[in-house]
Amino acid sequence: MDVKIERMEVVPVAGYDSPLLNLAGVHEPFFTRNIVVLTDSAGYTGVGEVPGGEVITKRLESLIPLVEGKPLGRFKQTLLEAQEFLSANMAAAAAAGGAQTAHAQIFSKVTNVITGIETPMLDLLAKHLEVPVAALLGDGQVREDVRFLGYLFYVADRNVVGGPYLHDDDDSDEWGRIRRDPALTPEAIVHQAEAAAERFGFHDFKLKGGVFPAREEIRAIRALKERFPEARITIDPNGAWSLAESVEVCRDLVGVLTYCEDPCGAEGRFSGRETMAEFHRQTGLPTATNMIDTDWREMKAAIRLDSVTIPLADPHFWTMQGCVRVAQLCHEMDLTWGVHSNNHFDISLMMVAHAAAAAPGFVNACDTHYMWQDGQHLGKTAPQFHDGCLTVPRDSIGLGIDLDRAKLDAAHKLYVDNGCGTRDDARGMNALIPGWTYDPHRPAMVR
Ligand SMILES: O=C([O-])C(=O)C[C@H](O)[C@@H](O)C(=O)[O-]
Ligand SMILES: [Mg+2]
Repeated sequence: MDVKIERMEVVPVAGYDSPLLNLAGVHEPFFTRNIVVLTDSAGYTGVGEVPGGEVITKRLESLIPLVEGKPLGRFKQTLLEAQEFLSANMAAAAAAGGAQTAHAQIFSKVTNVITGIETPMLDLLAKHLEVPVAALLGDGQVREDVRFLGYLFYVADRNVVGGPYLHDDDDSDEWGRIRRDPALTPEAIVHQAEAAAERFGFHDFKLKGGVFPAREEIRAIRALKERFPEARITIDPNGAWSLAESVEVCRDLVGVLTYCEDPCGAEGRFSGRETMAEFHRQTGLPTATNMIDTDWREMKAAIRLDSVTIPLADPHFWTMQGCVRVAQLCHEMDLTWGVHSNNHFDISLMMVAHAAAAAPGFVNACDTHYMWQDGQHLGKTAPQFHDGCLTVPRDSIGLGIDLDRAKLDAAHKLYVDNGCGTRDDARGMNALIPGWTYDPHRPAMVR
């Protein structure tokens, strides 16, 4: 294939968010992402999306000279060279004395910049071969319909938090009307689930915990199960609970919770993988994580200890090809695959859909924050959920995103005009609880 990558653009962008609560605090009015656009010598464009923040922007930019001019067909070689380049720079940064120099700041943080170039290269290749990206992953595409879950959050009152939160922007249905409003009770969480299910067709739900005391959050879980008895339901307090408390509140929840995500973390002499293994044994509940099983070394330890039933292999930190390798391993080793998410645009949504379309065997409904961002897509058309699923047709081509340059420019302008950068959920919390600081062992609203 005589096609070269001619141009690599890195575009930091922002979109609107609601004041969603979590262990780290409250989401700011804007979430940020980095978009990578590659243009090849045949005139095709490929796109990718990774988390936001200046460090990631700079690391992606550092790869431009390495990526531009490379033959598209040698994309695996290009990925290896990028990996080597980043590793060498990280080693140099560490030798230079940690985070003291600008160079060290750019290269000391481990982020999956590789996914940022891998995805648009896969998109380009898939376009040339006239196949979906899923067909290039793992052993190829194994399903067309990819199931997603409704990711429910407690929502703070934007008038108390303050800041330019979007509101009254969508009167088209109940989800549009409520998604910017406070939701602080089990009843409000159930109402969120009902409204999201009505718009997107979700059958499964996840509640972001780590906000109120564990018992209070379990009340919301029980209310959800009562309202949606067939739903697969999980809760994720991001490791905020102690092992003893996790076991106490979850011990009778087999049949209510389908699995539990990161209930507890490292404690005294015991690692998070050890406490999660104890939780799993004592409650009989399957465990999911995006915190203690995030690379192959952690995976080995988690498997030895039987800490994790469901590794949430987010392509943004496992790479597209890597997260499907995780899915293959799960399939062979009696684990089941799932995905973690952060706030994102439609490009990331399609990345997850294609990875899941190539994940063999049973897969858990994929996490997505997209319901909070629905309407802010960067492609020319909005992704359409049917019955809680996105469809990746076997005869589709590429990632399925026809980039809308005007929308990309507007999202970049939003980023620049609002001085956006790295996520900081602690900032708004001080309006809710003066003097608030992050504590990994205390729910955000418990001080
Ligand atoms: O599963 C998770 O841990 C997440 O979804 C992480 C996110 O950062 C979530 O906590 C959030 O958006 O606040
Ligand atoms: Mg999680």
